[in-house]
Amino acid sequence: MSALMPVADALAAILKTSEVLASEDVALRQAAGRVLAQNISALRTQPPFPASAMDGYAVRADDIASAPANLTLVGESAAGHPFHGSISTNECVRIFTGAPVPEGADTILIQENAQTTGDSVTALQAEERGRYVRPAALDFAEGDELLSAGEILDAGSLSLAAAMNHPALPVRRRPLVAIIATGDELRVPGSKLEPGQIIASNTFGVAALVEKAGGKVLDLGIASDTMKSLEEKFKAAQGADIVVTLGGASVGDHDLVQDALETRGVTLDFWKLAMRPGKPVTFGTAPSGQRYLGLPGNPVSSLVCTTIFLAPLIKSMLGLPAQTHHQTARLAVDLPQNNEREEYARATYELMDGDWWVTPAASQDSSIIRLYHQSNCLLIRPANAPALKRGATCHVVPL
Ligand SMILES: Nc1nc2c(c(=O)[nH]1)N[C@H]1C(S)=C(S)[C@@H](COP(=O)(O)OP(=O)(O)OC[C@H]3O[C@@H](n4cnc5c(N)ncnc54)[C@H](O)[C@@H]3O)O[C@H]1N2
Ligand code: MOO
Repeated sequence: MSALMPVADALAAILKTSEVLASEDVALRQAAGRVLAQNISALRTQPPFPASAMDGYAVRADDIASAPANLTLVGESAAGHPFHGSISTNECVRIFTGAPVPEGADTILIQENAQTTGDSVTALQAEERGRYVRPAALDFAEGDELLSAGEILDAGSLSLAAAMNHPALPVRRRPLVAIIATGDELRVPGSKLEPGQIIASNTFGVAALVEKAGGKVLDLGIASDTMKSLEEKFKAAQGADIVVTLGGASVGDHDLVQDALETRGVTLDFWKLAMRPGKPVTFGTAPSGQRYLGLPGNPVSSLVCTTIFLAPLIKSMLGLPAQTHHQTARLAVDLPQNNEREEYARATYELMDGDWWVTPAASQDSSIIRLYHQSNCLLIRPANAPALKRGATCHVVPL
């Protein structure tokens, strides 16, 4: 029997095929969660003028230094309606938050500290020069490079891009991932099932993980176990960057995926991985560059393999770091020695007395989707790891 391939070697072979995708311009409202493809500079200065931070009066600090002081009201400056002109000694302008501070003024007297009768304003207290004036370019100046290629666009970056006067941004094209469930026994959720049939559930979890990693899903439904059906699905998947098949990855008599792909000129590497769950995985590249990833049909295996292999491939095609995020936790139970398969055990970790403690689920059968749902991490056990006692430190992948 040939040796099982280490998980790291399979991941390296998959990542070798990843090249960063081209960029496309998208409108800001469509850009949340996308990966910025270029550094972005401000097209304007913000604020573009010294602006008032409060409602009150634009004054000269010297004029109110020995308050109370009497000033003459000579006009008004509101946001969008500036005062055209400048103020002289012992003059002031009514001003509102966000409005330009008129020339000659250097300070805002808030209205709580003023008394007004007609055109006469009495300053009730002195103010430090510059009080409540936001200088021009307090936020940023035209030409400042404030967004960096590789950023995932979020609330802060999108508001900033808008303020910098960009209506759209160049972002990495999202890898298109076609998902094909395979198997005569499969029906869509909501079906009335005949004997021997089950629901094709894997597509939904895999699709959610693909989108979370930054990919775009093309759900091609269910292929039956015939060459004709598989070939039709592969044809429909032609525009995808990655084609994922679910099930039929093993060596059973009804596993036709390999034959169907060979007719498309894809040379598939069939791996038996040193991984639990996720022993049978296939991967290959067509002459067109299209990648094929065959994931095991067992529900938990398909989700774990998506997390460990497919999500990193998508991220690296977006120009993002491919590493799966790990963190450490302490074992809440004793564990026996592991065998030659690196294990990704469904587990629960929680913070207790300042430490994260992890407890594996009672069963690790890769068909039990209920226990995957109840877990919040995968506990990693390296191949041939020694037995561990409660309290030992180990690595988990948060889910
Ligand atoms: N003789 C051997 N048999 C098996 C081996 C082996 O090494 N030698 N490996 C086992 C392991 S490990 C796994 S994992 C499975 C994977 O097999 P396949 O990828 O070929 O998957 P299927 O046989 O098509 O399905 C397995 C199981 O999952 C159900 N399934 C399939 N697709 C879906 C779907 N989209 N949604 C929900 N459930 C699905 C299917 O009905 C089966 O029950 O092979 C072992 N056998
Ligand atoms: O590896 Mo299979 O994915 O153990 O059930």
